[in-house]
Amino acid sequence: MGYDAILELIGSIGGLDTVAMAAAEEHLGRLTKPPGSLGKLEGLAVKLAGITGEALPEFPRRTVFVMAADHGVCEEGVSAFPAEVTPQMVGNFLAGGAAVNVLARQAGADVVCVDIGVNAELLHPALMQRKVRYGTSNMAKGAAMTREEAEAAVLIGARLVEEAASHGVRLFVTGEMGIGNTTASAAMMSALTGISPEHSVGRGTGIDDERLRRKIEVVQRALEVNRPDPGDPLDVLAKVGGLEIAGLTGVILGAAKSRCPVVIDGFISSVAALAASRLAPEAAGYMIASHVSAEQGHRQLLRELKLDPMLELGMRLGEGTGGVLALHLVDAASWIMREMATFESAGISTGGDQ
Ligand SMILES: O=C(O)c1ccc[n+]([C@@H]2O[C@H](COP(=O)([O-])O)[C@@H](O)[C@H]2O)c1
Ligand SMILES: Cc1cc2nc[nH]c2cc1C
Repeated sequence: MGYDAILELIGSIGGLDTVAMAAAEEHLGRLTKPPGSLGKLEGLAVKLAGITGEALPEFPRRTVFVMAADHGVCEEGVSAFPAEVTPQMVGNFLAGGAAVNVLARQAGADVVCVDIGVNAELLHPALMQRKVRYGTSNMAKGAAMTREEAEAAVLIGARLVEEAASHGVRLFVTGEMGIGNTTASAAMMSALTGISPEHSVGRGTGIDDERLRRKIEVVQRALEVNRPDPGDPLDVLAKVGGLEIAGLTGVILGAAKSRCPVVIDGFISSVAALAASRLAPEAAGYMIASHVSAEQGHRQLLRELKLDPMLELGMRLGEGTGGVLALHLVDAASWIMREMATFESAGISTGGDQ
């Protein structure tokens, strides 16, 4: 059953490889630079070693999974855009014209678009058809989906990553598309952390003050109506989450199981990361925070995850755009480790206290 498979998935996630991390630290100490002078790139290099078990890993193949789904809560007027934009944007991803396609091409990443719960019949040879249902129900009136549906979505995400990893993809990025999903994400953040909706709810695609007030009320109502159990991430995903959020929780768990780094995009992806880390605390070690988005709540969410974002560009698009941009920095860390000269190889004197 779904839950047994999720327990197995969680149980298969191990800790970081401390031997590889020590080897990476030692290698960094030999490179032609003052100790620590490459700042966060050095921490990233050590983390990549711990994740992969290799002191000098490289990532020739990388994939961004763009999970798309719809949200019944849109009928409450919580987004600046109509729900039909979700399937329309799926068409744009498949045609290669969305921002994530452009930035992924630049970073050498494949974009895999997954219909995990879009409220439309979608047919395209390149679309991964994994629809669990045609969008969620309105969480302001009852559960967004059943626990079984949430479990199914988590397992779909995990299986997609495991399959890709078995074909040589060793670096993953989370991406999503779903009009209304910042409402579901804020509700999940409040449910999992106890942070009030005033602080978890933001403007999403760009709502005005009046809609923002309504959105906060909708999240409060969803939490009152559903009473999700903060100690049970699958209950939170099912009652106030979304199919793409559950799918990304699975992507993250699948990457951790496969000992691959997973670059976390914006607010929605970070909520999926929080659910993943609550299900499997060791999964947190496999996450790389790409950027802090402009969505209210994201910074606090990253703090909760104990993740230090690499970029702050005022972006709030989602799709995986911040994630694929950060691939350039993952590459920077990996190239530094593999290509820089050492003091010994370059014949350069080390510092006085060495
Ligand atoms: O990634 C983010 O931080 C982010 C912040 C705001 C909006 N989004 C994107 O905008 C959509 C959700 O916004 P909304 O207003 O419909 O809830 C969804 O498709 C997300 O990909 C994404
Ligand atoms: C156009 C558009 C593109 C998006 N990409 C992710 N969320 C989105 C929301 C809108 C409205």
